[in-house]
Amino acid sequence: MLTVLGSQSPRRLELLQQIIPADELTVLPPRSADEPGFEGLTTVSAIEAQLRNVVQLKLDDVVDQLQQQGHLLSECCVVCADTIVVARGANDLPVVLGKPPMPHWQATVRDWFREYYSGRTHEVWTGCVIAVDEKLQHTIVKTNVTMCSLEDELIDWYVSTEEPIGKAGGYGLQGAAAMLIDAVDGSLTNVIGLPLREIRQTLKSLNGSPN
Ligand SMILES: Cc1cn([C@H]2C[C@H](O)[C@@H](COP(=O)(O)OP(=O)(O)OP(=O)(O)O)O2)c(=O)[nH]c1=O
Repeated sequence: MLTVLGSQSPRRLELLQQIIPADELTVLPPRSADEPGFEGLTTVSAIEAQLRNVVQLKLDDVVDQLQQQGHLLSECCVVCADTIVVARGANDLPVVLGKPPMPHWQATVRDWFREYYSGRTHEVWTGCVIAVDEKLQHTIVKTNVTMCSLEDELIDWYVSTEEPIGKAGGYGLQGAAAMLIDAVDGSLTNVIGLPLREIRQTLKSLNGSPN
């Protein structure tokens, strides 16, 4: 069965290649970059529902493209995902941090590091959907990430690497940000964009492979 990764993220492709052979894997990103936002959502359940919604919209877009290209959905397994950082703000309410806003991303990322990351623990959530034929399974995997205390000078240096651009929460655990992290509790691949162990389990349970 052909697995279709519905994502433009190079990190997700690298991760999925760990469990799916190259000749059984193809990439078809969603056409629309417009996603519903998380502004004003202050409860865990509302954020979970919106994340599921975002992932479902990506899936609908990719399935529509496959149908337009004349593919039989019964011969494809489609994987879509979305990653967000959920930090704790004032009154301990959850705050969603997505990709830093362009073009003036530097000030936002500096604020996030000072306010939400330095010496604190936040969560990284990846919502995933896997569709095999008529069957569909949504999951949200959560990982706790604790950063060490960060001086302004270290934050400025990290911003100067430009690594935050295009990454949820404005950092890349797989890159230079690794040196800012004290502890990761949960799935590492989930933070980078795809929880591989859970993806493999779901593929197996839906008979979409692998193995
Ligand atoms: C927290 C964190 C995020 N990220 C990345 C993973 C995702 O590519 C990105 C989150 O953005 P997403 O909006 O989830 O995904 P995307 O726009 O890159 O791709 P698509 O919508 O087409 O699937 O942040 C890291 O690479 N490392 C990290 O440590």
